[in-house]
Amino acid sequence: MKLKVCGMKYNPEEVAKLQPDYLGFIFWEPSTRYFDGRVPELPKSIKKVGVFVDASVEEVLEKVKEHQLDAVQLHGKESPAFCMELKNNFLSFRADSRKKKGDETKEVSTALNLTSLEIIKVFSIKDEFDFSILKAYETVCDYFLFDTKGKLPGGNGYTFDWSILKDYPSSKPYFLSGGIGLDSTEKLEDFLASPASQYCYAIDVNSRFETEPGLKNIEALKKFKELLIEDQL
Ligand SMILES: O=C(O)c1ccccc1N[C@@H]1O[C@H](COP(=O)(O)O)[C@@H](O)[C@H]1O
Repeated sequence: MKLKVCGMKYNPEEVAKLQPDYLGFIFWEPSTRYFDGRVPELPKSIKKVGVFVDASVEEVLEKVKEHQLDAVQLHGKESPAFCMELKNNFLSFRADSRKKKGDETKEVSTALNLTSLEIIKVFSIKDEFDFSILKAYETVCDYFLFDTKGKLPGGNGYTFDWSILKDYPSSKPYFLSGGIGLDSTEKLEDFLASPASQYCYAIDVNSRFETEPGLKNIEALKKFKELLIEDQL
């Protein structure tokens, strides 16, 4: 099971030492975890994810280029057409960068490292969820992410009833998110042993592992990761 730690702001380097698979940076200004610094150099094994809420394709690609992001998490009402436009624009932007190889400008040489961009589309769940809306996104994104619907677009800190995923009609791998904390491990164990989790690809954690917004609790994360591995969650 993969692990994504989201909402990096104050201590991403320390979190990176725990070797999660994904580290998320929130590029939605109203968030208390809004990241306005420079994403640090990270080990290649850790994918850098930018989290966006209804940003434009241009804004997203600007951040992808600036921070060499490996993935984008679309946490708003982005349509399938938006996801497709983003993917196509990324591909042509990368092709342009390659054509310009040899050009010594910093901007171009930075862009040359970009190989692919994973698109993670978020869906927020309360008590019910109409799984038929996923169909239109099947071909235009790489992963789905299921979060809990709340006052904010994300980072609400509440879990939803994961058993709803027994009706998951797709085979696209998904991230399980929303309010997961150290106290969720028993529930997680049960969920991951159930058929509903067949396509669960990663566990995504955020606010329940913080001492303040954006400051991750390293000891708690370490414990959680150990439990994930030990229990082969
Ligand atoms: O955390 C935020 O502030 C945030 C703001 C806007 C969009 C997404 C945000 N966080 C994402 O929310 C989920 C669940 O977080 P939590 O475990 O409930 O705190 C996670 O994927 C974060 O990326």
